[in-house]
Amino acid sequence: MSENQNIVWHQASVSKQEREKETGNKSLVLWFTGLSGSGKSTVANVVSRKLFEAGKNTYVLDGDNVRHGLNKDLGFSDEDRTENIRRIGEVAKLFVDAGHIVSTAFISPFQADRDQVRGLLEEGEFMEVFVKASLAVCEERDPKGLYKKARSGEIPEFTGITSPYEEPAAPELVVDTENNSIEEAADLVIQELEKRNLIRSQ
Ligand SMILES: Nc1ncnc2c1ncn2[C@@H]1O[C@H](COP(=O)(O)OS(=O)(=O)O)[C@@H](OP(=O)(O)O)[C@H]1O
Ligand SMILES: Nc1ncnc2c1ncn2[C@@H]1O[C@H](COP(=O)(O)OP(=O)(O)O)[C@@H](O)[C@H]1O
Repeated sequence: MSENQNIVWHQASVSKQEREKETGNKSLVLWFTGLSGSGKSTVANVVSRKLFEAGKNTYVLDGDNVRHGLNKDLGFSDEDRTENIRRIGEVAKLFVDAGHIVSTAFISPFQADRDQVRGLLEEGEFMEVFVKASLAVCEERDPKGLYKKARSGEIPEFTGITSPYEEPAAPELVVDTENNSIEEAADLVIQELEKRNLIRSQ
C-alpha cells in the first residue's frame, strides 16, 4: 500500500485566484539558475525588492534559508543536488499557492531537475531565468572565495570545476551579468514579467 493512500487533499478556503486578484500579481516562480557567483542571489534580491515596493507579494528562497535549514542534511553529490531542487520546488509551489512571486536562487545544475519543478506548476507559473556569466568571470568575482578552494582541491564536486552545469535549453529569459549591471539585470526580469502580463501596476 502506498504511504500516501490515506491522505486526503484539503480544499483551501482562500483560493490562489482570490489572492492574485487582491495583489494584482500572478503568482509564479522566478527560477534563477547559473554558476556560483553568476549573480543569482544578487539579482533575485533586487527583483524582489522592486516587486515588494510595487506592492507585490514576494519572497526569495536561497541557500541561506534552505541549505542551513530544511536541506541541511544534503551535500553536493548529484543525488543530493537533485533532492535539494526537488524539495525547493515543492516549497516554491507552496509559495505560489499562497499568492507569491517567489524567486529561487540555486545553481540547480541539471536540466531534468529544473524540468521536474516546472512540471509541478501550472502553465505560465514557472519562469526559468538563466543568469549567464562565464566560468572565468565567476571565478574572477569569487565572492565567497570558493573557487579558490575548489581549485586547490579543498572543495570537491564544485560546479563548473569538478561537477557539471547544464545550461538551460530553452529558458524564458537569459540575463547576462557580464554585460548588464545588477540594476539592468533586475530591470530585464521586471520587463519580462510586464511583457507577459504577469504583473500590473496597482
Ligand atoms: N561543491 C559545491 N558546488 C557548488 N556550490 C557549493 C559547493 N559547496 C558549497 N557551495 C556553496 O553552496 C551554494 C550552492 O548551493 P545550491 O543549493 O544552489 O546548489 S545546487 O543547486 O544543489 O547545485 C553555492 O552558492 P552560490 O554561490 O550562491 O551559488 C556555494 O556558495
Ligand atoms: N552585473 C552583475 N550582476 C550580478 N552580480 C554582479 C554583477 N556584477 C558584479 N556582481 C557581483 O557578483 C557577485 C555575485 O554573487 P551572488 O549574487 O552571490 O551569485 P550567486 O548567487 O549566483 O552565487 C556579487 O558579489 C555581485 O556584487
